[in-house]
Amino acid sequence: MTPSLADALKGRLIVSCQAPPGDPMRHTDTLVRMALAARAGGAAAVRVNEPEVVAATVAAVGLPVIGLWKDGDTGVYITPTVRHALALVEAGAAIVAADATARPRPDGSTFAELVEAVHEAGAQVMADVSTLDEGREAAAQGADFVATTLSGYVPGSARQTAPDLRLVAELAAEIRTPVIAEGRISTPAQAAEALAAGALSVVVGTAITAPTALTRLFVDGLAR
Ligand SMILES: CC(=O)N[C@H](C=O)[C@@H](O)[C@H](O)[C@H](O)COP(=O)(O)O
Repeated sequence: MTPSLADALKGRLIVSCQAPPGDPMRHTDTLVRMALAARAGGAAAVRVNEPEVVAATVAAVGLPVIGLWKDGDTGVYITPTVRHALALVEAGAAIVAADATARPRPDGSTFAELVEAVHEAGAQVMADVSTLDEGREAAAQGADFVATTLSGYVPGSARQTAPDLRLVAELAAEIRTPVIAEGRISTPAQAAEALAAGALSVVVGTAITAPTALTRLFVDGLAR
């Protein structure tokens, strides 16, 4: 029997291979190489931004691809509409990651409609949430995975430096949908703590794939 995606991700690392606008690493072949390096290091899956990069990664890497499409940087910007979600499925994403916070979506659709459309197109949905309530709601609306991605990034939720392992533990205790720990996980020990808190798997981005941000940390450290 083919193992389910959840089985394939269980207890394992997902590497987010993204680069912000204007960053020298924001280059499709470069991002694909990051994903290949993640595979070589033992990652179970990669999380990738924009259909073009998703398609190139699917073609070259041979790992399940979690696709998102960031459009803008305020309000709902991670896969904001059904159109964005379906473009990611078309590009080959096995899982579509989408904002599932309690904020209005720019096309007036609901998160439940996005889930339905993605399921009909044959892929699964990772709900990026910022609170326990949003996680409960996303699970009720049919999300296949609930991730803590947006904790600390939504107006009203305080910016934090540490990963929100409390939210991981609360979600894991409350919902049957698998929980993915994501956001500010910077060390192997934190990744292991996230699993111990009840996460199915752990997403790490900046600490692995962001040389510009990592360089800045060291430069700032020297300037103190
Ligand atoms: C808030 C938001 O837009 N998060 C994005 C979601 O895809 C990415 O910018 C993050 O890098 C990703 O979540 C991984 O987190 P970290 O880089 O902290 O390991």
